[in-house]
Amino acid sequence: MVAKLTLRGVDVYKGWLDGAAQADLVGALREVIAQAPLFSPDTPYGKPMTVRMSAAGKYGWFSDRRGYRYEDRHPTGALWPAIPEAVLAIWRDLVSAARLPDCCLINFYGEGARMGMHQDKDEANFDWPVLSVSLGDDGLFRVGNTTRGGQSESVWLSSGDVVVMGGAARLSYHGVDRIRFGSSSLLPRGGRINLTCRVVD
Ligand SMILES: O=C(O)CCC(=O)C(=O)O
Ligand SMILES: [Fe+2]
Repeated sequence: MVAKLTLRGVDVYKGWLDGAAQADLVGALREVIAQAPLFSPDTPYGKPMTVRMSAAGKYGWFSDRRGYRYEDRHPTGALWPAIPEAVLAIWRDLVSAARLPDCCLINFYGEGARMGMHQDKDEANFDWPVLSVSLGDDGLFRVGNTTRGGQSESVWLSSGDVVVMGGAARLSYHGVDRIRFGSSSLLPRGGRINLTCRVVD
């Protein structure tokens, strides 16, 4: 059953994808990862991120000593695979059928991985929301403010939950403090996948 809650302006659709839809999505993502393997980007400060990443679509998000940016090719030089239809369907239902995302970032959180508080602000136009899908182990998602610091609220995101950050919350700081490794049986070796879809151009 889907239950919608709003956390500091961020919409959270708990249970948006049922078990069969989650399994389908994992199957489609396996094909993407086979063509565009996960890698660990370096932060601009030189430390590798604990989250492993890949992407699908026109652009992939990338980071190294030169900074954060979108790239039109995987580090191997290959074009990014197309965004799976099952991902686009979620975007059409919750964001827009008229404008599809340019990038579907794939984040993989293994045991101990986390993502520090940040804004998604490498896109040209912040009028389009950011949509993200959680699969596998639970992740503790934290939402703050449009400036760094201050109060924040957290919610555990479970497999099948979808988050939409739009309107005033489009530029809110957010992050993932920890995952409950092994809490889901969707991925045979555990871990959490998060898909983040964005309009880039
Ligand atoms: O893993 C998540 O739920 C959030 C990911 C995220 O904020 C990002 O990739 O920018
Ligand atoms: Fe983000």
